[in-house]
Order: sequence, then structure tokens, then C-alpha cells
Amino acid sequence: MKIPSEKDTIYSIAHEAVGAFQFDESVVAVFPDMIQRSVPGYQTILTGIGELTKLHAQPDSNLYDLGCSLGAASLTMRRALQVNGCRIIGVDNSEAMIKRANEYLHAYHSDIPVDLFCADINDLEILDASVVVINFTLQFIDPDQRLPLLHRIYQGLKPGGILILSEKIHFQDVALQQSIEHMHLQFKRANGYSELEISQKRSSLDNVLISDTENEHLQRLKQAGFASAGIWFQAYNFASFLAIKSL
Ligand SMILES: C[S@@+](CC[C@H](N)C(=O)[O-])C[C@H]1O[C@@H](n2cnc3c(N)ncnc32)[C@H](O)[C@@H]1O
Ligand SMILES: O=C(O)C(=O)C[C@]1(C(=O)O)C=C[C@@H](O)C=C1
Repeated sequence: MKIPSEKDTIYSIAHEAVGAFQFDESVVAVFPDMIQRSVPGYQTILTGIGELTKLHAQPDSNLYDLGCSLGAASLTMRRALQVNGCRIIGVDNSEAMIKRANEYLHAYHSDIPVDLFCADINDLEILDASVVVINFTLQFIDPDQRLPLLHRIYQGLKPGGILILSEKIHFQDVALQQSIEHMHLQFKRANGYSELEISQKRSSLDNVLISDTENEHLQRLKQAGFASAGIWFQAYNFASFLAIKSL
């Protein structure tokens, strides 16, 4: 099922002052178009989430989609599941997102229960999980809360359970950062975003989306308890990590 979307024109008109980026009603209406045109490899990451779910989901366990937005990863996991007794739990603290996600998820019948909650993932208890997805959401969490959150995820995973963490990353090396960021901007231009849209969105994400480096992510995953962790997909400055809890 493809989630319908209006075209993203949010930053197409010049504003005197651009407000901080928020996942409000206006973003909800255009979100599938926005993420598709802004994040290189987004669709491939969703496909990978389906494959990793097929491989690692355990019978009678919970699958979490943290910062689920419109539920794209929840839908993918629901389609991919091949074991019995699973429940999918999607959580997002934007009421507008959860309201719309409920409409999409319940438009088609499925025997696999999916429950969506409007809540802060920093307050969430993770229990009996075999797959936890946090797709482009840790970057919006207060940096001081990131390790405690990963630690709770690790504690809530069953042995052999996995975490799939996708993020925008940056590079310590200035030349590398400039070059790879250029590729991302070219990707946005090729997808029809104007210079005005690109620069206004960048201002709105300032101090809202706080990215880490690959190394910072890998160190944090280790600190949280994961012995096995690495990148399974990268497109420019967007990467997805797989972390596996030992058996
Ligand atoms: C880039 S979107 C995630 C995209 C989505 N996972 C997907 O694959 O399509 C980030 C989401 O995280 C949510 N979010 C940000 N901070 C959060 C928090 N503390 N608790 C729950 N959700 C949060 C936002 O409301 C937004 O919907
Ligand atoms: O860096 C950008 O330009 C982005 O738009 C990235 C990003 C993200 O990584 O989540 C930021 C906000 C939107 O949710 C969609 C994409």
C-alpha cells in the first residue's frame, strides 16, 4: 500500500523568519512526498526493514516503530511478518501524525495487530521485542536522552533481537562533509526543490535535527550493550545501522 501525499511546497514561499521545523498538520499532509524527495534511499531502507523483519522477527514478540510518523515502517513490517503471535507498536508524539497513521493502517484488514500511540518515546517501556525500528527519529531526540533510550531498547529486546536505526549523519572531515552534503543537495534539486526551499528548510531544521557521525552512533550502540553493530545501508549522508543483541 502506498501512503497518499500532497506535494511538499511548505518552504516554497519566502518568509521573513523561518520557524523551527515541526511535525504539525501542514507537514503531515505532505510528509510522504517530503521524505521521499529529501532522503536518498528512503524506499530502499523500507524494503530492507521488510527483509530484516522476515529474518529476525520471533514468534510471540513485539515489533516497535519508534517515531512512526504515518506508519510506513509499521506497514512494511506487517506485510513482511511470517511468524505468529506478533504485535506491532507504533509510537509518535505528533497527534496529527498518529491520527492520519491510524486511517492508513486500518484501511486494510490484517490479522496482525498494530497499535499506534501518541507518546514520547523517551517515556516508553520496551518489552519482549524482537525488532525495533527507529527510522530518522533519534536525530530529533535531545542528545542527552539518546543513550538512555538505546539502553532501554537493548534491555527490552529478546536475545537475538535487532535494532534498525536510520539517521542523517555528518562527517568530521570537512572536505568529506562538503562533498557528500553537495551530493545530497543535488539530490534535492533533482527532485524539484528550489534553492529557496532548500535554504528555508535548512534554517528550520537548525538545532532541531542534530546529527551524529557514524562513529558516534557505533560507540553509542556499543555503550548501550550491542556487541554487533554496523551500517547495512548508506546513501550520501543518510545511513541505516543494524544492531543485534547476542543470543
Ligand atoms: C522523520 S520522522 C520519522 C519517519 C518515519 N519513521 C518513517 O519511516 O517514515 C520523525 C518522527 O519522529 C517523531 N518524534 C520526534 N520526537 C519524538 C519523541 N520524543 N517521541 C515520539 N516521536 C517523536 C516526529 O513527530 C516525527 O513524526
Ligand atoms: O536534511 C533534510 O533536508 C531533510 O529533509 C531530512 C529529513 C530527515 O532526515 O528526517 C528532515 C525532516 C523531514 O522529516 C524529512 C527529512
